[in-house]
Amino acid sequence: METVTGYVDHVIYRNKENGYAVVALVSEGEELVCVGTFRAVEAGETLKVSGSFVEHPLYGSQLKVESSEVMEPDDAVSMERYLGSGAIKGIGEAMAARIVKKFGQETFRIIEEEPERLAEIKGISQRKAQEIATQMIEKRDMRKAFVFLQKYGISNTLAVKIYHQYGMELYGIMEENPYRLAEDIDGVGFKIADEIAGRIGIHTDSDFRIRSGILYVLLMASADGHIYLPADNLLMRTAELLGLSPEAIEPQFANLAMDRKLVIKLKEEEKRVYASTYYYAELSCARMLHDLNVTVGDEALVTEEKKVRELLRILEQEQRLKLDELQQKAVLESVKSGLMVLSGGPGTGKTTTINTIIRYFEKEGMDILLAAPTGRAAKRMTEATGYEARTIHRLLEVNGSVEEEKRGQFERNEENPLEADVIIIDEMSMVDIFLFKALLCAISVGTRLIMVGDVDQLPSVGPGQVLRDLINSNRFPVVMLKKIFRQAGESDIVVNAHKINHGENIALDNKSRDFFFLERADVNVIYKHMIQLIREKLPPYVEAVPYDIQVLTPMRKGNLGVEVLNGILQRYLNPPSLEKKEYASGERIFREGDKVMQVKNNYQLPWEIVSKYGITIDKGTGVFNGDVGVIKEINEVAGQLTVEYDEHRRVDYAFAGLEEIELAYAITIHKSQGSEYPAVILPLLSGPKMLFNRNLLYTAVTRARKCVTILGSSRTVQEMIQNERQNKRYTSLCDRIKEINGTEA
Ligand SMILES: Nc1ncnc2c1ncn2[C@@H]1O[C@H](COP(=O)(O)OP(=O)(O)OP(=O)(O)O)[C@@H](O)[C@H]1O
Repeated sequence: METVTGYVDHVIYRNKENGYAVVALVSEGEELVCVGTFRAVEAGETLKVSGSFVEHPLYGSQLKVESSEVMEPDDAVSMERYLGSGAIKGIGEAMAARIVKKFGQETFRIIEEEPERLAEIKGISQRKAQEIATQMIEKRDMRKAFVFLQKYGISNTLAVKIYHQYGMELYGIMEENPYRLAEDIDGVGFKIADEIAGRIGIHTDSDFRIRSGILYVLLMASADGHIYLPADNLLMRTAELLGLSPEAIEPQFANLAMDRKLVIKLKEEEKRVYASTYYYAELSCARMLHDLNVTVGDEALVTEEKKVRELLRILEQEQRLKLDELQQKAVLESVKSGLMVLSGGPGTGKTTTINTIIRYFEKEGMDILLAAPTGRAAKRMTEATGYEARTIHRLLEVNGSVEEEKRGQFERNEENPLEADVIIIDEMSMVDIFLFKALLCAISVGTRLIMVGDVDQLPSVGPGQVLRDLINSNRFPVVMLKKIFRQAGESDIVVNAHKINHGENIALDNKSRDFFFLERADVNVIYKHMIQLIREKLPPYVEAVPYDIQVLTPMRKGNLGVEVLNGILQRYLNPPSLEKKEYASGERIFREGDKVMQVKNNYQLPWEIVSKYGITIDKGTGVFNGDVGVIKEINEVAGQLTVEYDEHRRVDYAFAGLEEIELAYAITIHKSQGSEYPAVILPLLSGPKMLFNRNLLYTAVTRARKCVTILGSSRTVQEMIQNERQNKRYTSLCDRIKEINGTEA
């Protein structure tokens, strides 16, 4: 083991994430390359390193560092070098020389203790002297903090965040209540904080640990869609997490409520516990809904209704169709009310009604905005209405510079509301409570909000069940379309979807022209049929290409889960060949020609449309969760692959950013929400009851426009239809609405 002390001439390479760096160290006039993990090392610093010398085949002798320590420069030369290295803003080499010439060995002490004396040097004002002192002290403090945090195995990246968040208070916080990290610092959850606390030696029954555990359990519950948890349930889960008795935990409910971290509400016999933000999200939605729910006055209503009916007749003539009673009611309500919910299953005429509503308001010269929760749903809305529809995030002008998960980052809000007379939102079942709140914040009273969706689709991925709660509250105008306009002979998909929804078994006798079933128990046989269907049978039948045929499956894992299916389908539908480049990213292989899906919203990702002559025709930013495209090119040299999405939008992904895409030959039913495909293949053998329910089957079947093929067990299909068990969501928007609106509307 060798120990060398020297100054850092420059940092050759640094990985910010794990602290690995290659550093050029100068010791006794000789340059030495040091390789290893360093704490925030910077040029100009004096470093003491220990390690062993190794021979690198290309770069020669290097010191492989095992431990390193930043030293306070203690002689005039190293002080001058440190000050002049650029580490302290506002001091260059010449200035550093002047300072050290004046104060010699005392330089650092004077800067920290009597900084005003720096102003004795020409070119340094009092203000600048103070700034230099602040920087010096900050750097020293930060170094100390890093050494301290290192003791608890905290990574560099996290150490920087902790230091910036708490400054010098970090010592107290770390030693007393490291659980605060979980609340204050992005990327630290209960688990990490608990690990740190364990190392520090905090007792497992500490109040801080219990409180943090309670909040963590509520956060985990929100990932399953819950807004609150019944107190008993929360107690049980927290006790299990912490390995403590429920009696030890319960007293902390009241303490957290006092700190305004929790809200506790009694509903009949049930005690409900909310994380405050969730409670207030529901409450403010209820308030804003109340304010938006204005109705045209009684007298105006009579003339208004006459006028609407007249205009409706003209519109019906223009569109050559007659709206049924409920559809007409929907148009009337949308004119009369500030708020309206339009719901109904597939083929019940929702789109036709929206189109009439749009034409109505258009004739009145009103400004209309359309939006949906996902890119694909917005695209479908655009196609169905002939009007531009955007994602809700785009509508609200999401601030691209901020992480999507962070709330409250929309440019459109109370202060800067959307400028429109009418806003129509489709696929409302996918909107969670936070997105809904953001949307309502951006709508001013007087603007009509029309919310359209099928309440029987799977609920939103995020917490809440907004559409269901809105309808159940019974306080707003709701029109539920019932009649199926697409006829049985025309579409068994629609008929079967409605049967599934009503819990009626469906005929799996293959007498249909668009709903097929193959009874198979062997997964290998199912794979074989799947490939045949995609490659040969379905494309001519539904007039599409194999790329448009979508395999949907309930699960990610297992023989019929997304991961295995994608591997198999890739092998057969896009096999390896010399002409196609490929890239292995972890366990996954991406190949030119592969069908892939973007799996998170990324508003900054640039796209480009290029003509066949290579000229850029259009460009912009933003690729959305659920967007599906094809890998056009893999470029090893540039370290990136190019995906082409709809409308020939090309997007480059650095190999390091590939966690944003997945193969998409098969996708989960959850991911397919809001999308439609010409043909859907549904492998269903068996699976957990929680997942294999009516709702899921209904959502899958309603994704298909022309053809559904189920491969697997008819028993499973019928069991799913009978399995009403939807994962119950603990939500209470409905109660908040009722509290604010009083007696029934
Ligand atoms: N009042 C009506 N009279 C006759 N046909 C109608 C009427 N309303 C809708 N239709 C027809 O019924 C079919 C389904 O209607 P539409 O697409 O509006 O339903 P939807 O609820 O939006 O269905 P999906 O959710 O499946 O898209 C369409 O072909 C449409 O032209």
